[in-house]
Amino acid sequence: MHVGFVALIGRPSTGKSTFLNTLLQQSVAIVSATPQSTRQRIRGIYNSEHAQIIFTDTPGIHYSDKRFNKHLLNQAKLGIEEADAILYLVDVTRKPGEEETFIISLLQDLSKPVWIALNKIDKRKSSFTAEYILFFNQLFPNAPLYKISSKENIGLAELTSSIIPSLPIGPRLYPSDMYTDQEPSLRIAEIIRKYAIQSLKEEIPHALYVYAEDLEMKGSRLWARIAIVVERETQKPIIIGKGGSNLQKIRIQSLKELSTIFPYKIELNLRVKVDKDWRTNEHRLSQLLP
Ligand SMILES: Nc1nc2c(ncn2[C@@H]2O[C@H](COP(=O)(O)OP(=O)(O)OP(=O)(O)O)[C@@H](O)[C@H]2O)c(=O)[nH]1
Repeated sequence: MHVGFVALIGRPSTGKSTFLNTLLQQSVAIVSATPQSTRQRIRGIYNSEHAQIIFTDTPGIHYSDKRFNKHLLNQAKLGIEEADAILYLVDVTRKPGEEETFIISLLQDLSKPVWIALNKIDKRKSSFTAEYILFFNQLFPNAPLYKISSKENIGLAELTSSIIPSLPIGPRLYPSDMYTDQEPSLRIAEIIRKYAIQSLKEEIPHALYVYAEDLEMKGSRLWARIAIVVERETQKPIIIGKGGSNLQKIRIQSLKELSTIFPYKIELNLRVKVDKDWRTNEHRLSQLLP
């Protein structure tokens, strides 16, 4: 059977996480209207009778001098390095930009097959599909080009079937009923981060990180103490909300989703903490995005 690693790459918000969640029919990666919601490389596993594809959802590639962005870019580069093939997602509702040229420069000298998927074709208004076809025919003529909608599940099966034969032959690396290799602590933290991001506006989503301070199985319940960390003291009350209302909303939404994933009850204790200016702290960034 064909088994291999495929890195999902593209600009922020091109729909990489949506692609993965739709294909696997599971919520493995954060989908958000806020760009750069994916931080670590998250693996989603596609299983069929004759194939296993381990997709790595990488952070959106956005070239910038900011330290935080450099770490995100590094995560994307690691995803490319460890992959057997690359799936490069493009958002047809945004014009081809400098970032596409930058991504192509990362891919051009690779001796790995690259697929290009023009995503969001369900959006007929303000679509640059024709421009992209011209753009890639000129700059990347050898890469197969597919038109897909990750949201509406259009073209995903055809695209996946065309990637499979390019992957190495070997035994499955994961059991066939496994669709992600994320540890429960990361899974829980990522779900809470998703609802925290959804409840906020503008800059703060980027100022958050979430981690499990303590997870303990007591009888048939998992007790989880989770920290939502912000950069500044002034951001704390925004997350907490009036009388704790925002935090409670995050808690209820997270528990609802967690109950569809984990076979046991989860007791969730959320705390909001400050880690001053963590996005410019090299040591902290290396810990969070190793
Ligand atoms: N109309 C439409 N919207 C889509 C499609 N795919 C994704 N989106 C939307 O695009 C936005 C970004 O999607 P994500 O899946 O979070 O994008 P991402 O590439 O993982 O983003 P980063 O984490 O920033 O790298 C969300 O609002 C999605 O609902 C699609 O096929 N059609």
